[in-house]
Amino acid sequence: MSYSMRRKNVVSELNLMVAGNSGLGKTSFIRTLYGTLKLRTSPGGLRSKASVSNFGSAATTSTSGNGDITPENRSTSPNNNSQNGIGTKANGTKDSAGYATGKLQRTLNSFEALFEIEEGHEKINLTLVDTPGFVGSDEVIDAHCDEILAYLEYQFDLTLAEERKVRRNPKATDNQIHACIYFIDQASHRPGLSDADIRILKRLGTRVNLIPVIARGDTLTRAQTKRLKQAILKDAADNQIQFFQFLSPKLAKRLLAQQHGGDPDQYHSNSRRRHSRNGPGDDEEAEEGGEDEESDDDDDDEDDWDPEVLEEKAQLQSLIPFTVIAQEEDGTDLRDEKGRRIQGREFPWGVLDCLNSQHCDLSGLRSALLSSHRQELKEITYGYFYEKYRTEKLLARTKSQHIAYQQQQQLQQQRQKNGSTGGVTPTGSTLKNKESLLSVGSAAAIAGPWEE
Ligand SMILES: Nc1nc2c(ncn2[C@@H]2O[C@H](COP(=O)(O)OP(=O)(O)OP(=O)(O)O)[C@@H](O)[C@H]2O)c(=O)[nH]1
Repeated sequence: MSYSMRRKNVVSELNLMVAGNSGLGKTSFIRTLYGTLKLRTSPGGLRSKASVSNFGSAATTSTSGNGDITPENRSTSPNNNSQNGIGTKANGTKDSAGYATGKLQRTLNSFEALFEIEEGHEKINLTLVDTPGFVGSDEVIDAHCDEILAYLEYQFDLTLAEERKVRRNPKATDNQIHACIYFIDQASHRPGLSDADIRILKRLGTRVNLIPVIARGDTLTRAQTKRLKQAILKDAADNQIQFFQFLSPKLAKRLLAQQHGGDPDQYHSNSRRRHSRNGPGDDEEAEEGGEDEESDDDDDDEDDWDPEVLEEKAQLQSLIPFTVIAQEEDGTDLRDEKGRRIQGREFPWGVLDCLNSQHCDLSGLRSALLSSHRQELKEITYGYFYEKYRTEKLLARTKSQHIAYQQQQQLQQQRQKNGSTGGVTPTGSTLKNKESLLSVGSAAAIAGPWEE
């Protein structure tokens, strides 16, 4: 059960991040999404988060001696003392609503826009993290990617700190980023992922669910879009980049084929394969074991799902990477031919509706993120990405303590050799840690000796 689910919090949290090259429409996407939200609070009454509201005082935030975050000193930003760090106010914007409606500017500092919304009768605290676009030399881009990774890991550290508390805060917020919507440039010289995209996606994909989108869908024809989508998926597969999967791609293909006249029972009998909700890569493992491999202890088998849910998942899977179109900059109220208000873009030849699924995939993506796959994104974030991070961190610490222990031993032997009486005795905890290194292998074994 996820951390967020264990907490008695009726309001669900969803934290999404946008990333990608500069000028592709990330901020415009946030603004378009904002226009579709049903806000629970007036813009003035929007909730705040540590990194935004306490930024001025956050420079004093301290960590414990071992570099961990102490629960009392939480901010959602790892770069508290940097005016350019993630979590700072961008472009002097005062608040989230202002960010989503004010003058569109280049994003120079990352910004967390916070909204209390209602979606399908559910209350959600939504955080949309806008990041500056990748631009510059490989070194600059890699450094920028480092910053984003540090931000993602910092959110995991916040959970780690909370979980170590004897008495946990039932109102602690879930700060983990549940998905990174990654913008791919459709105007690059060669269709598909650029070398920089590949480097960035490989790295970000170790810490967060990746949802790829093709920006500025209005500038592509149908045939161009199709070619581009195929090229992106091929580049991703060739480079072992795992995007979030709504359904195992093979099953999605089968389902869609079946919708077009195949055997209606086919996917039920063939779908006893593990779904990728256990984390990226698991689907591959399942495939290695045979396409129809069964997993008895997996509650989430695809064939347990309602056929309608399967169909929706197959549809979403077939849309990856999603094409998005953002509304026009000034947010002018546009109307379609029937006089209905729409969020769109106006051209000499007509009006384009961002939420019309004939025009782009934004509405499908929106409902997947905010509604149908919200919980799944959160579960994978906690159950896979956070667990992986926690294990890595504990292993690293165990290793460094083991090295320290060995050094102590050597020192002691050296002193004994030299006839010194002041030998160094390994502390109880060091011994304990050495034992734990030997028993590493399961999360429980790793966690044991370190729990405070
Ligand atoms: N035609 C078209 N233009 C778009 C679309 N989305 C955004 N734009 C335009 O692209 C320009 C850049 O948009 P931004 O939203 O600022 O892009 P960004 O990715 O946030 O850029 P950085 O802040 O530099 O990272 C603006 O002029 C937008 O109006 C789109 O879907 N179609």
